[in-house]
Amino acid sequence: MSPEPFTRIAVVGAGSWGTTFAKILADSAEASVATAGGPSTEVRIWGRRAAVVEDITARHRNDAYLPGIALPTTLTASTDLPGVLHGADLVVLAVPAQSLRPQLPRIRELLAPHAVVVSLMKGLELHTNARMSEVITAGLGLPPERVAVLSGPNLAMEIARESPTASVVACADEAVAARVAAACSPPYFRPYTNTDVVGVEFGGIVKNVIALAVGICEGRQMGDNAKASVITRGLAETTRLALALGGRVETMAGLAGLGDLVATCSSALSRNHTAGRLLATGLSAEQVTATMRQTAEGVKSARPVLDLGRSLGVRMPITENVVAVLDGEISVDELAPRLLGRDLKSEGEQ
Ligand SMILES: NC(=O)c1ccc[n+]([C@@H]2O[C@H](COP(=O)([O-])OP(=O)(O)OC[C@H]3O[C@@H](n4cnc5c(N)ncnc54)[C@H](O)[C@@H]3O)[C@@H](O)[C@H]2O)c1
Ligand SMILES: O=P(O)(O)OC[C@H](O)CO
Repeated sequence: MSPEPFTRIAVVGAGSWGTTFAKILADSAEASVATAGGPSTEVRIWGRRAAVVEDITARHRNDAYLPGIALPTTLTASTDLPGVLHGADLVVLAVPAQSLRPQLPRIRELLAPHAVVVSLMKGLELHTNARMSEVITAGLGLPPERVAVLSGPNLAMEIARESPTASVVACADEAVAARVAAACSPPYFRPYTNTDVVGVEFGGIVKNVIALAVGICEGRQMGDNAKASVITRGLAETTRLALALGGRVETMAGLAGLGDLVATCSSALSRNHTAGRLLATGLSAEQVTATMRQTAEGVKSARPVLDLGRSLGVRMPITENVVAVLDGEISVDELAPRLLGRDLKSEGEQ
């Protein structure tokens, strides 16, 4: 039996991923009505900026974030949060990770009683070291079975162009993950399900930090061997952290682990990779953030990732040295000598 479809979906965040994911949901709804009939699903976006929501609703575009992309004509957007959340049985959150917590009390007041909430965010909260699903369950007072996360090799612009892509929906309740996956499966996007929420979230969080290091390698022209070495050893430290927190090794070898790491570290579309290349020019972390118009989560998540690893006794040398660059303690040219100059050890050593 197919999962019960959602009837009203609210996407909070009109940036590049929120808008692209709203397109996925609207295209998926249209495809399922065309093949199976039944009631159509309404997809609405909440955005902060009047010009962006007007562009989405009136012109079916979001040229501020997705230039040149035609959005589904059924998609609407508004700055009115109560209107967007009213009656929504699926609420998707796609704002920068560090801005999420203060927005939750208002969302909690407006949330429909049985709504499922999905996080698209790939960041770890500063000071609390909390994953986004933890911030959501606490802030909205929901059990983990009502909160899912979606993560994978998902560069928004490629998906907005309908390039074929796979992803993972994780939830403690596999039936909820399957219900969410069914809602986001247009012909160009294939979500798998998983119950390893910890592994799926940490894959998405730490790959952003590793992409900063790879961007630095690229910017300083260290060569392809250097980038492959950082990606591979980056996966090793991501896996150590995820396992220490209860994640599963198969998840780290899957789309939300290896898959996302490869996509982010190899693509010029990645904002974290771009931020690394900007750091390589000698800009400070603050200057990089000021230069970029979109969110590069790794810049703020690197410190909490390192703190969390240290609190668990997990060694994360790439993260540690990226934090040292971001904090201005070392120059980008000290990154490689510091990583290569450590004591030799067995590759499989934890
Ligand atoms: N863009 C991608 O390819 C992609 C893919 C997968 C996951 N993600 C993740 O999705 C999340 C959102 O990323 P994005 O790419 O949509 O970011 P973005 O920078 O493109 O857009 C962020 C959106 O949040 C809004 N926003 C910013 N600060 C806010 C605040 N304080 N309060 C409320 N709204 C605020 C912005 O106006 C914008 O609409 C991030 O965690 C990112 O890692 C992004
Ligand atoms: O542009 P980035 O670096 O935030 O990466 C986007 C997605 O997370 C890639 O899966």
